[in-house]
Amino acid sequence: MALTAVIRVPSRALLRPWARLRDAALGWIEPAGGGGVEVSAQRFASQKVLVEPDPAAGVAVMKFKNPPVNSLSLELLTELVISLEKLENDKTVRGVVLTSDCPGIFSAGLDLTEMCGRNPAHYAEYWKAVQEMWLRLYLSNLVLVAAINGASPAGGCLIALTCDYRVMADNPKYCIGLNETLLGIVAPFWFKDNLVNTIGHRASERALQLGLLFPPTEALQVGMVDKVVPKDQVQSTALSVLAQWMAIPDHARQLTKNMMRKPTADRLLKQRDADIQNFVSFISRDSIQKSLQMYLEKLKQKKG
Ligand SMILES: CCCCC/C=C/C(=O)SCCNC(=O)CCNC(=O)[C@H](O)C(C)(C)COP(=O)(O)OP(=O)(O)OC[C@H]1O[C@@H](n2cnc3c(N)ncnc32)[C@H](O)[C@@H]1OP(=O)(O)O
Repeated sequence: MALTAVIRVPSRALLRPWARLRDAALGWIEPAGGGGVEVSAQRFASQKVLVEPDPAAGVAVMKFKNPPVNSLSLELLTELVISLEKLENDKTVRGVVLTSDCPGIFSAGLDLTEMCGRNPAHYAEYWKAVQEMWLRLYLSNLVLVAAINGASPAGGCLIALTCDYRVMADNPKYCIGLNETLLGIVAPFWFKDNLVNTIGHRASERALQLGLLFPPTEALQVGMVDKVVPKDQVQSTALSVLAQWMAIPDHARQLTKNMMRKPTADRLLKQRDADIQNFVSFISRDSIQKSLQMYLEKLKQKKG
Protein backbone atom coordinates (compact mmCIF):
# COMPACT_ATOMS: atom_id res chain seq x y z
CA MET A 1 0.00 0.00 0.00
CA ALA A 2 1.80 3.16 -1.10
CA LEU A 3 1.70 6.35 0.91
CA THR A 4 3.24 9.50 -0.45
CA ALA A 5 2.98 11.94 2.47
CA VAL A 6 6.14 13.88 3.19
CA ILE A 7 6.99 14.16 6.85
CA ARG A 8 9.62 16.41 8.42
CA VAL A 9 11.78 14.56 10.92
CA PRO A 10 14.45 16.40 12.94
CA SER A 11 17.65 14.41 12.52
CA ARG A 12 18.37 14.39 16.29
CA ALA A 13 15.15 12.44 16.77
CA LEU A 14 16.58 9.74 14.55
CA LEU A 15 19.25 9.12 17.17
CA ARG A 16 16.74 8.17 19.85
CA PRO A 17 15.85 4.45 20.11
CA TRP A 18 12.12 5.25 20.08
CA ALA A 19 12.49 7.31 16.91
CA ARG A 20 14.76 4.74 15.27
CA LEU A 21 12.22 2.01 15.93
CA ARG A 22 9.41 4.20 14.61
CA ASP A 23 11.34 5.04 11.45
CA ALA A 24 12.23 1.42 10.84
CA ALA A 25 8.61 0.44 11.39
CA LEU A 26 7.38 2.89 8.83
CA GLY A 27 10.12 2.42 6.29
CA TRP A 28 11.29 6.03 6.46
CA ILE A 29 14.62 6.56 4.79
CA GLU A 30 17.18 9.11 5.90
CA PRO A 31 19.05 10.48 2.87
CA ALA A 32 22.86 10.40 3.02
CA GLY A 33 24.25 13.43 4.83
CA GLY A 34 21.60 13.56 7.60
CA GLY A 35 20.59 17.04 8.78
CA GLY A 36 16.98 18.17 9.20
CA VAL A 37 15.43 16.05 6.48
CA GLU A 38 12.31 15.38 4.54
CA VAL A 39 11.54 11.71 4.18
CA SER A 40 8.78 9.81 2.49
CA ALA A 41 6.61 7.32 4.36
CA GLN A 42 6.40 4.53 1.84
CA ARG A 43 4.35 1.92 3.58
CA PHE A 44 1.22 2.07 5.60
CA ALA A 45 0.92 -1.61 6.36
CA SER A 46 3.76 -2.03 8.86
CA GLN A 47 4.83 -5.37 10.23
CA LYS A 48 2.98 -5.59 13.52
CA VAL A 49 -0.04 -3.40 12.86
CA LEU A 50 -2.11 -3.81 9.73
CA VAL A 51 -4.31 -0.90 8.73
CA GLU A 52 -7.14 -1.43 6.27
CA PRO A 53 -8.68 1.92 5.39
CA ASP A 54 -12.14 2.29 3.83
CA PRO A 55 -12.19 5.96 2.76
CA ALA A 56 -15.71 5.70 1.30
CA ALA A 57 -17.07 4.75 4.73
CA GLY A 58 -14.66 7.08 6.57
CA VAL A 59 -13.32 4.22 8.68
CA ALA A 60 -10.32 1.94 9.04
CA VAL A 61 -9.72 -1.43 10.64
CA MET A 62 -6.50 -1.72 12.62
CA LYS A 63 -5.32 -5.28 13.24
CA PHE A 64 -2.59 -6.27 15.68
CA LYS A 65 -0.30 -8.86 14.18
CA ASN A 66 2.37 -9.98 16.60
CA PRO A 67 2.08 -13.77 16.72
CA PRO A 68 1.67 -15.95 18.63
CA VAL A 69 -0.24 -13.86 21.23
CA ASN A 70 -0.05 -10.17 20.24
CA SER A 71 2.04 -9.33 23.28
CA LEU A 72 2.60 -5.60 23.41
CA SER A 73 6.28 -5.41 22.56
CA LEU A 74 8.02 -2.05 22.22
CA GLU A 75 7.88 -2.51 18.46
CA LEU A 76 4.13 -3.18 18.41
CA LEU A 77 3.43 -0.24 20.75
CA THR A 78 5.47 2.06 18.55
CA GLU A 79 3.73 0.96 15.38
CA LEU A 80 0.34 1.24 17.01
CA VAL A 81 0.92 4.85 18.06
CA ILE A 82 2.31 5.84 14.67
CA SER A 83 -0.53 4.13 12.81
CA LEU A 84 -3.08 5.90 15.00
CA GLU A 85 -1.39 9.24 14.43
CA LYS A 86 -1.52 8.71 10.67
CA LEU A 87 -5.22 7.88 10.82
CA GLU A 88 -5.87 10.96 12.96
CA ASN A 89 -4.11 13.10 10.37
CA ASP A 90 -6.11 11.54 7.54
CA LYS A 91 -9.18 13.72 7.02
CA THR A 92 -11.02 10.85 5.31
CA VAL A 93 -11.01 8.75 8.49
CA ARG A 94 -13.36 9.40 11.44
CA GLY A 95 -13.53 6.02 13.11
CA VAL A 96 -11.37 2.95 13.68
CA VAL A 97 -12.05 -0.65 14.68
CA LEU A 98 -9.23 -2.17 16.74
CA THR A 99 -8.94 -5.92 16.44
CA SER A 100 -6.50 -8.81 16.17
CA ASP A 101 -5.02 -10.73 13.29
CA CYS A 102 -3.98 -13.58 15.66
CA PRO A 103 -6.61 -16.33 15.95
CA GLY A 104 -8.16 -16.58 19.40
CA ILE A 105 -6.12 -13.79 20.98
CA PHE A 106 -6.95 -10.09 21.05
CA SER A 107 -3.76 -9.33 22.97
CA ALA A 108 -1.88 -11.12 25.78
CA GLY A 109 -1.06 -7.73 27.27
CA LEU A 110 2.30 -6.19 28.00
CA ASP A 111 5.21 -8.22 26.72
CA LEU A 112 6.66 -9.94 29.77
CA THR A 113 10.02 -10.30 28.03
CA GLU A 114 10.26 -6.48 27.90
CA MET A 115 9.85 -6.43 31.70
CA CYS A 116 12.17 -9.31 32.64
CA GLY A 117 15.95 -9.44 32.81
CA ARG A 118 16.50 -6.04 31.15
CA ASN A 119 18.24 -2.92 32.42
CA PRO A 120 16.58 0.16 34.02
CA ALA A 121 17.01 2.25 30.84
CA HIS A 122 15.07 -0.36 28.89
CA TYR A 123 12.31 -0.52 31.50
CA ALA A 124 12.02 3.29 31.37
CA GLU A 125 11.84 3.33 27.58
CA TYR A 126 9.28 0.54 27.55
CA TRP A 127 7.07 2.17 30.17
CA LYS A 128 7.14 5.49 28.33
CA ALA A 129 5.86 3.65 25.25
CA VAL A 130 3.07 2.01 27.29
CA GLN A 131 2.05 5.41 28.67
CA GLU A 132 2.15 6.92 25.19
CA MET A 133 -0.04 4.18 23.75
CA TRP A 134 -2.63 4.65 26.50
CA LEU A 135 -2.68 8.46 26.29
CA ARG A 136 -3.00 8.46 22.48
CA LEU A 137 -5.79 5.89 22.43
CA TYR A 138 -7.66 7.26 25.45
CA LEU A 139 -7.66 10.84 24.14
CA SER A 140 -8.09 10.06 20.45
CA ASN A 141 -10.54 12.28 18.59
CA LEU A 142 -11.49 9.32 16.41
CA VAL A 143 -14.33 7.00 17.35
CA LEU A 144 -12.60 3.81 18.50
CA VAL A 145 -14.43 0.50 18.71
CA ALA A 146 -12.72 -2.65 20.02
CA ALA A 147 -13.61 -5.87 18.21
CA ILE A 148 -12.37 -8.32 20.84
CA ASN A 149 -11.93 -11.55 18.92
CA GLY A 150 -9.96 -13.45 21.54
CA ALA A 151 -8.38 -13.48 24.98
CA SER A 152 -7.69 -10.03 26.34
CA PRO A 153 -5.83 -10.04 29.66
CA ALA A 154 -4.16 -7.05 31.37
CA GLY A 155 -2.65 -4.70 28.75
CA GLY A 156 -4.96 -6.25 26.13
CA CYS A 157 -7.92 -5.35 28.32
CA LEU A 158 -6.46 -1.85 28.77
CA ILE A 159 -6.45 -1.28 25.00
CA ALA A 160 -10.10 -2.34 24.84
CA LEU A 161 -10.93 -0.05 27.77
CA THR A 162 -9.54 2.98 25.93
CA CYS A 163 -12.11 2.48 23.17
CA ASP A 164 -15.51 4.16 23.05
CA TYR A 165 -17.30 0.80 22.67
CA ARG A 166 -16.37 -2.86 23.03
CA VAL A 167 -17.78 -5.81 21.07
CA MET A 168 -16.62 -9.26 22.21
CA ALA A 169 -16.82 -12.73 20.66
CA ASP A 170 -19.06 -15.10 22.62
CA ASN A 171 -16.49 -17.91 23.07
CA PRO A 172 -16.37 -18.70 26.84
CA LYS A 173 -12.67 -19.52 26.49
CA TYR A 174 -11.92 -15.86 25.73
CA CYS A 175 -11.44 -13.87 28.91
CA ILE A 176 -10.90 -10.18 29.58
CA GLY A 177 -9.75 -8.32 32.67
CA LEU A 178 -6.91 -6.68 34.54
CA ASN A 179 -5.28 -9.79 36.07
CA GLU A 180 -2.05 -8.12 37.23
CA THR A 181 -2.33 -9.31 40.84
CA LEU A 182 -2.21 -12.92 39.62
CA LEU A 183 1.30 -12.15 38.36
CA GLY A 184 2.26 -10.57 41.71
CA ILE A 185 2.28 -7.09 40.17
CA VAL A 186 0.00 -4.10 40.58
CA ALA A 187 -2.00 -2.34 37.88
CA PRO A 188 -0.88 1.31 37.81
CA PHE A 189 -3.32 4.04 38.89
CA TRP A 190 -4.20 5.00 35.31
CA PHE A 191 -5.14 1.39 34.40
CA LYS A 192 -7.32 1.48 37.54
CA ASP A 193 -8.82 4.89 36.64
CA ASN A 194 -9.72 3.67 33.15
CA LEU A 195 -11.41 0.60 34.63
CA VAL A 196 -13.29 2.60 37.29
CA ASN A 197 -14.55 4.97 34.59
CA THR A 198 -15.87 1.94 32.71
CA ILE A 199 -17.36 -0.41 35.34
CA GLY A 200 -17.54 1.70 38.50
CA HIS A 201 -15.62 1.72 41.77
CA ARG A 202 -16.94 -1.34 43.62
CA ALA A 203 -16.76 -3.68 40.63
CA SER A 204 -13.22 -2.40 39.89
CA GLU A 205 -12.08 -2.92 43.47
CA ARG A 206 -13.17 -6.55 43.35
CA ALA A 207 -11.90 -7.19 39.83
CA LEU A 208 -8.50 -5.60 40.48
CA GLN A 209 -7.78 -7.20 43.86
CA LEU A 210 -8.78 -10.66 42.66
CA GLY A 211 -7.21 -10.21 39.20
CA LEU A 212 -10.49 -11.36 37.67
CA LEU A 213 -10.58 -12.52 34.07
CA PHE A 214 -14.19 -12.41 32.88
CA PRO A 215 -15.62 -14.70 30.20
CA PRO A 216 -17.76 -12.75 27.68
CA THR A 217 -21.17 -13.07 29.38
CA GLU A 218 -19.76 -11.98 32.75
CA ALA A 219 -17.80 -9.16 31.09
CA LEU A 220 -21.08 -7.98 29.61
CA GLN A 221 -22.86 -8.16 32.98
CA VAL A 222 -20.19 -6.14 34.75
CA GLY A 223 -20.03 -3.57 31.91
CA MET A 224 -16.49 -4.35 30.80
CA VAL A 225 -17.81 -4.95 27.27
CA ASP A 226 -20.92 -3.49 25.64
CA LYS A 227 -22.01 -6.29 23.32
CA VAL A 228 -21.31 -10.02 22.92
CA VAL A 229 -21.86 -11.58 19.50
CA PRO A 230 -20.83 -14.77 17.64
CA LYS A 231 -17.18 -14.72 16.64
CA ASP A 232 -17.87 -14.30 12.92
CA GLN A 233 -19.95 -11.18 13.61
CA VAL A 234 -17.50 -9.30 15.83
CA GLN A 235 -15.95 -7.12 13.15
CA SER A 236 -19.19 -6.43 11.25
CA THR A 237 -20.95 -5.51 14.51
CA ALA A 238 -18.07 -3.21 15.45
CA LEU A 239 -18.36 -1.50 12.05
CA SER A 240 -22.13 -1.02 12.53
CA VAL A 241 -21.55 0.50 15.96
CA LEU A 242 -18.91 2.76 14.45
CA ALA A 243 -21.45 4.01 11.90
CA GLN A 244 -23.92 4.83 14.70
CA TRP A 245 -21.33 6.84 16.63
CA MET A 246 -20.20 8.58 13.44
CA ALA A 247 -23.76 9.84 12.87
CA ILE A 248 -23.09 12.36 15.66
CA PRO A 249 -21.39 15.59 14.53
CA ASP A 250 -17.66 15.16 15.17
CA HIS A 251 -17.06 18.46 16.99
CA ALA A 252 -19.83 17.86 19.55
CA ARG A 253 -18.83 14.23 20.12
CA GLN A 254 -15.13 15.04 20.35
CA LEU A 255 -15.61 17.89 22.84
CA THR A 256 -17.83 15.65 24.95
CA LYS A 257 -15.30 12.81 24.84
CA ASN A 258 -12.55 15.18 25.86
CA MET A 259 -14.66 16.62 28.70
CA MET A 260 -15.27 13.09 30.02
CA ARG A 261 -11.70 11.82 29.67
CA LYS A 262 -9.26 14.71 30.05
CA PRO A 263 -9.26 14.81 33.88
CA THR A 264 -8.28 11.11 33.94
CA ALA A 265 -5.55 11.54 31.34
CA ASP A 266 -4.28 14.69 33.09
CA ARG A 267 -3.58 12.68 36.25
CA LEU A 268 -0.96 10.73 34.33
CA LEU A 269 0.23 13.68 32.23
CA LYS A 270 1.05 15.61 35.42
CA GLN A 271 3.30 12.84 36.73
CA ARG A 272 4.61 10.90 33.75
CA ASP A 273 8.23 10.96 34.87
CA ALA A 274 7.39 9.95 38.43
CA ASP A 275 5.23 7.13 37.08
CA ILE A 276 8.17 5.91 34.97
CA GLN A 277 10.47 6.03 38.00
CA ASN A 278 7.92 4.09 40.06
CA PHE A 279 7.63 1.46 37.39
CA VAL A 280 11.40 1.09 36.98
CA SER A 281 12.05 0.72 40.70
CA PHE A 282 9.10 -1.68 41.15
CA ILE A 283 9.91 -3.90 38.19
CA SER A 284 13.64 -3.97 39.03
CA ARG A 285 13.02 -5.53 42.45
CA ASP A 286 14.41 -9.07 42.75
CA SER A 287 11.11 -10.36 44.14
CA ILE A 288 9.12 -8.92 41.19
CA GLN A 289 11.61 -10.24 38.65
CA LYS A 290 11.30 -13.70 40.26
CA SER A 291 7.48 -13.56 40.14
CA LEU A 292 7.48 -12.60 36.47
CA GLN A 293 10.03 -15.25 35.54
CA MET A 294 8.01 -17.91 37.36
CA TYR A 295 4.85 -16.76 35.57
CA LEU A 296 6.60 -16.96 32.19
CA GLU A 297 7.92 -20.42 33.08
CA LYS A 298 4.39 -21.54 33.99
CA LEU A 299 3.12 -20.32 30.62
CA LYS A 300 5.82 -22.29 28.83
CA GLN A 301 5.30 -25.46 30.94
CA LYS A 302 1.55 -25.36 30.24
CA LYS A 303 2.43 -26.58 26.74
CA GLY A 304 4.61 -29.54 27.70
C1 LIG B 1 3.94 -2.04 37.82
C2 LIG B 1 3.79 -3.12 36.81
C3 LIG B 1 2.49 -2.97 36.07
C4 LIG B 1 2.53 -3.74 34.82
C5 LIG B 1 1.17 -3.91 34.21
C6 LIG B 1 1.17 -5.16 33.40
C7 LIG B 1 0.32 -5.40 32.47
C8 LIG B 1 0.37 -6.63 31.64
O1 LIG B 1 -0.23 -6.65 30.60
S1 LIG B 1 1.34 -7.95 32.17
C9 LIG B 1 0.97 -9.27 31.05
C10 LIG B 1 -0.25 -10.01 31.52
N1 LIG B 1 -0.62 -11.03 30.57
C11 LIG B 1 -1.02 -12.22 30.92
O2 LIG B 1 -1.13 -12.58 32.08
C12 LIG B 1 -1.33 -13.17 29.80
C13 LIG B 1 -0.38 -14.30 29.77
N2 LIG B 1 -0.68 -15.19 28.66
C14 LIG B 1 -1.71 -16.07 28.67
O3 LIG B 1 -2.49 -16.17 29.59
C15 LIG B 1 -1.83 -16.96 27.46
O4 LIG B 1 -0.61 -16.93 26.76
C16 LIG B 1 -2.96 -16.54 26.50
C17 LIG B 1 -4.31 -16.84 27.16
C18 LIG B 1 -2.90 -15.08 26.12
C19 LIG B 1 -2.84 -17.39 25.21
O5 LIG B 1 -2.80 -18.75 25.55
P1 LIG B 1 -2.26 -19.81 24.46
O6 LIG B 1 -2.89 -19.58 23.16
O7 LIG B 1 -2.42 -21.17 25.09
O8 LIG B 1 -0.71 -19.45 24.26
P2 LIG B 1 0.51 -19.79 25.24
O9 LIG B 1 0.15 -19.53 26.65
O10 LIG B 1 1.01 -21.16 24.92
O11 LIG B 1 1.57 -18.69 24.81
C20 LIG B 1 2.27 -18.78 23.58
C21 LIG B 1 3.65 -18.14 23.76
O12 LIG B 1 3.46 -16.76 24.09
C22 LIG B 1 4.14 -16.47 25.30
N3 LIG B 1 3.41 -15.40 26.01
C23 LIG B 1 2.14 -15.44 26.41
N4 LIG B 1 1.78 -14.26 26.98
C24 LIG B 1 2.88 -13.47 26.92
C25 LIG B 1 3.14 -12.14 27.34
N5 LIG B 1 2.22 -11.36 27.92
N6 LIG B 1 4.37 -11.63 27.12
C26 LIG B 1 5.32 -12.37 26.52
N7 LIG B 1 5.13 -13.66 26.10
C27 LIG B 1 3.91 -14.19 26.30
C28 LIG B 1 4.14 -17.77 26.06
O13 LIG B 1 5.14 -17.79 27.04
C29 LIG B 1 4.41 -18.75 24.94
O14 LIG B 1 5.80 -18.65 24.65
P3 LIG B 1 6.63 -19.93 24.09
O15 LIG B 1 6.44 -21.02 25.11
O16 LIG B 1 8.03 -19.44 24.01
O17 LIG B 1 6.00 -20.25 22.77
